[in-house]
Amino acid sequence: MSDVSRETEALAGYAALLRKWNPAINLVSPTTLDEIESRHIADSRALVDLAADATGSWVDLGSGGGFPGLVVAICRPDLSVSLIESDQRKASFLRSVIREMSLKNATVIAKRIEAVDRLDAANVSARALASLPQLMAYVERHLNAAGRAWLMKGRNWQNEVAEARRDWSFDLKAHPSNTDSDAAVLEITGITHV
Ligand SMILES: C[S@@+](CC[C@H](N)C(=O)[O-])C[C@H]1O[C@@H](n2cnc3c(N)ncnc32)[C@H](O)[C@@H]1O
Repeated sequence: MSDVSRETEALAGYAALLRKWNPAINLVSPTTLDEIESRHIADSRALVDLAADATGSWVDLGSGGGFPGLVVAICRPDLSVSLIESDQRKASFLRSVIREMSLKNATVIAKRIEAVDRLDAANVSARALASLPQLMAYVERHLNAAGRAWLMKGRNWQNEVAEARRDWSFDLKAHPSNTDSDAAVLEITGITHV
């Protein structure tokens, strides 16, 4: 099987598991259930393309139902992906997807981000988790000094960047979203507390 068809099949299998479990666990908002492929997976897949040259370890903060962390794990079997999710039912869901899909490169850490020992990761991602000033503290805890953060942000991202700069110094590349003209992936490096 080619890499492309393996990936397509795996993403379809993941979407089916989300639809099966969503009524019980509320992994994505029920109003966006029809948009699993066109929004949740597409946004996460776009991040995979942006981060094409990423290597080594990847930590996804507040993974919920697995966006973007499980999509990264599916599309990049060469990366070692850790999913931090403190809600035990969501963490169980993530573990069962990993088991059912035999994802050898993914593990779940079912704890609060701030209670997990520093992971020293090469890459850290987050989507729909917290405002940027709060996220910077989470990211700084788990990203290594040369690492890159990939933060998926909605329409208020410019204001959040201005607010975060009051407490943090960092380099930023903003990648506008293809699916939502107000959204962007913020690629952040060189984080230090000012
Ligand atoms: C709004 S959901 C977003 C989930 C996913 N990233 C997405 O885009 O669909 C935020 C998730 O982060 C988790 N979370 C929030 N604060 C956390 C913390 N301090 N440590 C670990 N997980 C946290 C919540 O349990 C929830 O599942």
